[in-house]
Amino acid sequence: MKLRFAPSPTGYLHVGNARQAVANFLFARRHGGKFLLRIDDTDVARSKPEYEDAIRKDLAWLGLDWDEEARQSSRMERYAAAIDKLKASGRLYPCFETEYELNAKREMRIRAGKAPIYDRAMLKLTPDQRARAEANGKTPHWRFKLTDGSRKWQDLVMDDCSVKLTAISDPVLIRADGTILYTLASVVDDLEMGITHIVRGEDHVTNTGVQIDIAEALGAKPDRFTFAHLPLLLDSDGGKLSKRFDALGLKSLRQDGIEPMSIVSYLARVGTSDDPEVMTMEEAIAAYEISHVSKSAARFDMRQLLALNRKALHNLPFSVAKEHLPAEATEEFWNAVRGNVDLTAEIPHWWDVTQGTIIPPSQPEDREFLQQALETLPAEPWGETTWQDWTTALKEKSGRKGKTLFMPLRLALTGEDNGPELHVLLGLMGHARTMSRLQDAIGA
Ligand SMILES: Nc1ncnc2c1ncn2[C@@H]1O[C@H](COP(=O)(O)OP(=O)(O)OP(=O)(O)O)[C@@H](O)[C@H]1O
Repeated sequence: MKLRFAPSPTGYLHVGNARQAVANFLFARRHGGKFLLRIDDTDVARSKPEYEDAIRKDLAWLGLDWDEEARQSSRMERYAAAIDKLKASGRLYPCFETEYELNAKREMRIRAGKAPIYDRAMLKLTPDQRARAEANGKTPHWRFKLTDGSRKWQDLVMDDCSVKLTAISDPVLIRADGTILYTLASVVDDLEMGITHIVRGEDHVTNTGVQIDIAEALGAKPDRFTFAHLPLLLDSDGGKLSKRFDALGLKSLRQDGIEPMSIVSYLARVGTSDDPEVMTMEEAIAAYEISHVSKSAARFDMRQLLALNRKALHNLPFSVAKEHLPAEATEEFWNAVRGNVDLTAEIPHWWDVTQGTIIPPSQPEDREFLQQALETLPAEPWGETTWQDWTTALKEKSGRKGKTLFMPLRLALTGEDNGPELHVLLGLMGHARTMSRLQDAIGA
């Protein structure tokens, strides 16, 4: 078994693309198969090395390691051999229409109430006419002659699929400038690289009908590939994601402080019948069932991802969390805050709370209470019972209890109305900082 993730390096990966990468990777690993990364860079004008590097970086960050890597731009001689074969069997035919002529034909068909598909006029070209066109300096583009029928397959997600080839224009496989199209390159690669399962977005369903037809014309058996088309992932408003707008890009999620396993766990489960939960990679592989993927489009839900990320951070051991922490941070600090951050980007705030400075909110109505807090603050040395001793004394002095006792303290000491346990924070803050926080709050 061998699967591939085949992005075009025309932008940064977004969560939609990543969903496919995750599905291919987990499915391959679950069944002991190989996972190939193929850079589909036939679109020379839009492909850029910086995007290619970013794709590798994003996949490596997610932990989706690949066994092999290939790039379409370095396989031109393989495509040339396939082109020769298709020309020899008469399945690839030259077309001399200009873009302008094709548009005019399309409009005429629409006006006549016909489907705007290519009329195959160039199939009727005589050798003489062809020679004349070439003598006039015209270079053809080449179309693949589709078979007259439907292509059917049993999809692992969409179940019974059928593409009516008679309702589609014969696809152009070679442009007039000689560049070849992804439609051909992808089939040649999938065949020659021994791909067994093609898992990709629903946007490729029609393509699949065409590609099965091309694969057969190149000598493949009809059931050579098993397909799975996963519905597209939409943004929270139901809009399309695009590589070009950096919408929900992996790069920005990484910069925001989302843990890679939160994303993998989320993408393994979004749009499936299984509930999202934080998993290790081993757990995600063992639990992956492609048949649980739903047929309808899924929406990306940031709140769900953040909830998973919160759990992932909560479980992150200090040794791994270290890379997100200030150099001087201790395990005690991490243990105190890890249950209270959705994003690693929030960690510096808690570092400032325990080791740096904060701006306390003004609490004029609690000034007297905070003064009492300052007066009852136990002197050093501090120990296990300091928090208990302090709040018991403060309770007696102020007559307050519960929220009215704890909330003004929390606000004065941390600047936030929720967060890690105060008794833990107190130990990390120390006597001098606690005292000056209370003084600042009283003066604020
Ligand atoms: N919103 C999406 N949800 C799920 N899968 C997607 C989404 N958009 C693209 N894909 C899938 O991502 C994989 C990589 O495709 P590709 O690199 O062509 O991405 P793309 O975003 O469609 O690119 P482009 O914007 O350049 O057309 C394909 O399997 C494609 O079907």
